[in-house]
Amino acid sequence: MKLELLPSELTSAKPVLNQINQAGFQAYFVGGCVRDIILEKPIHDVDIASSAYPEEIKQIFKKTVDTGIQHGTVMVLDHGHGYEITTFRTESTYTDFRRPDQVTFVRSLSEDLKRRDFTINAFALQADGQVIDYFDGLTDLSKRQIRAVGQATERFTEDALRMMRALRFSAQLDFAIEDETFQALVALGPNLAKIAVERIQVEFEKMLQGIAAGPALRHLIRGQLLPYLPGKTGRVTDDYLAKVALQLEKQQPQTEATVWTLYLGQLALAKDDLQDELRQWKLSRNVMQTVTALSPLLANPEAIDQWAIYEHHQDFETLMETLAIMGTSAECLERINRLHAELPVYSAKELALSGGDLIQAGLATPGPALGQYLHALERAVVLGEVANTKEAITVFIKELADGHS
Ligand SMILES: Nc1ccn([C@@H]2O[C@H](COP(=O)(O)OP(=O)(O)OP(=O)(O)O)[C@@H](O)[C@H]2O)c(=O)n1
Repeated sequence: MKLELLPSELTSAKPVLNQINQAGFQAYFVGGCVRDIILEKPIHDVDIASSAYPEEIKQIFKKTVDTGIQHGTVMVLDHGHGYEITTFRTESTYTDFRRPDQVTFVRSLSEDLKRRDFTINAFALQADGQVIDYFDGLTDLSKRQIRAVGQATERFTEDALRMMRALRFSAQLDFAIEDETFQALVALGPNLAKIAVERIQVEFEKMLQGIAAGPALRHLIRGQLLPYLPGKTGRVTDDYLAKVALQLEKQQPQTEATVWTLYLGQLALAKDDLQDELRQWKLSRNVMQTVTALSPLLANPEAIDQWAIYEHHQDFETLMETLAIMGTSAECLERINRLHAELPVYSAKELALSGGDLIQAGLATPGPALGQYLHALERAVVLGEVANTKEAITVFIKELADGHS
C-alpha cells in the first residue's frame, strides 16, 4: 500500500527522514500514527524509528536533545519542531510507568516491528508514503480485528498492560479481538495485577471513552479480568459492569470526570468506601472530588433540587452528562437544566449583601453566628424564598437575628 497524501505533521518531518537516509541509515514513521493515518483518523504523536544509533543521530543533526537516550530516543530539532527518533530495538520488558527496562539496539526494521504489540501497531511508513506491513496488519484492519504480532502469549508476557491495550483499541476502533489473542488474554489476565495502577487507569479510561466501550467491557467480563483491576474485590461486580456496558452503548463520556462518575459514582457506596475505591484507582484529586460530590445525586435524579444543583454548580456538566448516559428521562434532565438556568445566584459572591455589608449595616457581628446567617441566607436565596435584593436580605437577616435573640 502506498499513501499518496500524508498529513502535514508527517510532511514536515520528511526532511528529517531524508537526512537520515542520506547519511546511509533507514528511518520510518512507526506506531500508532501510521495506524491512524491509514484509518484516516487524527494523529496524536509522530514516532520515528531508525537504524541509526543515538550517537549516530546526534552526528547527523546539529541540534538534538537527549530525551530518552538510554531507551534509544533522541529529539531532533528542525525548523522549530522537535522530532523524537528512536533506534530500532528488540524485545524489552516493562515494569515501570511507560519506558521499557532493557533495550537492545538493532539495525533491522523487522526486528523492531516484531516486538510490537498488535499487527495494526506494527506498520512502518516510508517518507515516500510506502507502507511496510510485515505482519498482515492491513488485513486485520480490513477484518476490523486486534491481533497480537506473533504469539499473543509472548507479547502479553512481555507486558501485561497490552491486555488492557487490546481492550482499549477494540473500544476505540470498534474492532473485535482475534480468537488466539483473546485466549491469551484470558490465560494471562492475572498478570494485570502486577501492572502499575496508573498505567491501567489510563487504558481503562480511554477504553470507557471509546465508541465501542460497551462491547469492550463485555470482553473484560468474558475474559474474567475484573478481579485483576484496581479497586476492592466485590464492590464492582460483573453485573454492575454489564449495566455500565449497556449505558455506554448509547453514549460515550466526553471527559475523564464523567468516566469515573459513571463507573464508580453509581456504586452507591458509603463516602469512606467510595474514597477508598477512588484512591485504589489513584485518581486525581479533582476527579475524586467530583465523583464524591455527585455520587449521592445519582441514586435519585428526581430528587435533585436547586440547592443540590447550586452546590454542585462546578460539576454541573459532568452531572448532566452522567445522568444522560445513565438513561435518565428527558423530562427529568429538562427539569434539572431549567432549575440550573433559573438559579438566582451561582455563588455566594453574587448575593446582594455580603458578610461585610451585614456587619457594616449593624445587622450582624463577626463570629460563628455570621457564618450561620450567611449559610441560611444563601440557601433561602437559592431556593427562591428570599429575593436577592438588599431590602429583602435585610428583612430576612433581621428576622433571623430576632429569632436568635
Ligand atoms: N505496551 C506497548 C506499548 C506500545 N507499543 C508499541 O509502541 C507504539 C507506540 O505506543 P503508544 O504511543 O503507547 O500507543 P499508540 O499505539 O501510539 O496509540 P495512542 O497514541 O492512541 O495511545 C505502539 O503503536 C506499539 O507499536 C507496544 O508494542 N507495547
